[in-house]
Amino acid sequence: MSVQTTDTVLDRILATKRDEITAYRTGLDTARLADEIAAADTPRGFAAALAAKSPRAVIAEIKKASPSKGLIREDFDVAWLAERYAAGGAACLSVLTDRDYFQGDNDFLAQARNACDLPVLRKDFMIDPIQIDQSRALGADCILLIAAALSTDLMAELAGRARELGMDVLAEVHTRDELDRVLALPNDTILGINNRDLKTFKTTLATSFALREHVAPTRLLVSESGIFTHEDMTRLATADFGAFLIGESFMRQPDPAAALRALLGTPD
Ligand SMILES: O=C(O)c1ccccc1NCC(=O)[C@H](O)[C@H](O)COP(=O)(O)O
Repeated sequence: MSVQTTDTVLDRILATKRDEITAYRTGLDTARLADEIAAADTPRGFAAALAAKSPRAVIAEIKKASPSKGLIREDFDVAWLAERYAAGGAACLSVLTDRDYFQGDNDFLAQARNACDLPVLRKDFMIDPIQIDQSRALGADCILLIAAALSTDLMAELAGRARELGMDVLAEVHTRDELDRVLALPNDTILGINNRDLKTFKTTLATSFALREHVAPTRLLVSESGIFTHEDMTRLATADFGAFLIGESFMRQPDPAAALRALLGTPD
């Protein structure tokens, strides 16, 4: 009897990422990478920037396309988007660098960071310590760890390397089990609850509300994905979420600064 397995999109993304890492390691000049890390701009404090703008801290995402929505924004000038997000009052930026599934690019990170003073999250699928070094060399201030993609030990190793390099860590969970594993990481880990189920792509803010109950009220929490309106943000803020990671909602508006102000409820 044959055993049937159904690959999820996350499985496919991770398989592609493993191939990418193999290719990257094959051509890698480790001395050059070390030089690039040494020459990279000092990390901007991502967690500190969130804390400073909490309880309405927005991580504004630069996201051209996604596996669930296809092309989101055709007119895509990374530096202009970063500048508009900064003008609109974002606390931090998130930049998708994955090429195959999000039409991102590693170069987008420096383009965004050089256009403003905000700290920047490298939004990608981290599964190997070499990606953490690469992220710092690219100028990242924070890296993302997706609990659904990582064992607890590997998560701790990647988080440890990021902290050694001076970057902050955003660890993202979608289930109670993932939350318990992330809560075992050091307390300076930024905790994100992703409203998107990475297997089905469905988003519901109910995920944030349900998992929030299992985290100390004093801890800064980020609610991620599927946030579209001022009312969404207000409901989450009432449940003590202090930060919000938002992409599609802003990317679909002509001016991301105006979209961000409308979501924050701040006048022009
Ligand atoms: O956005 C997707 O379709 C997606 C699919 C598979 C893995 C990750 C995915 N998104 C990454 C994100 O976490 C979001 O870009 C981010 O939270 C912003 O979400 P949204 O505001 O809904 O664009």
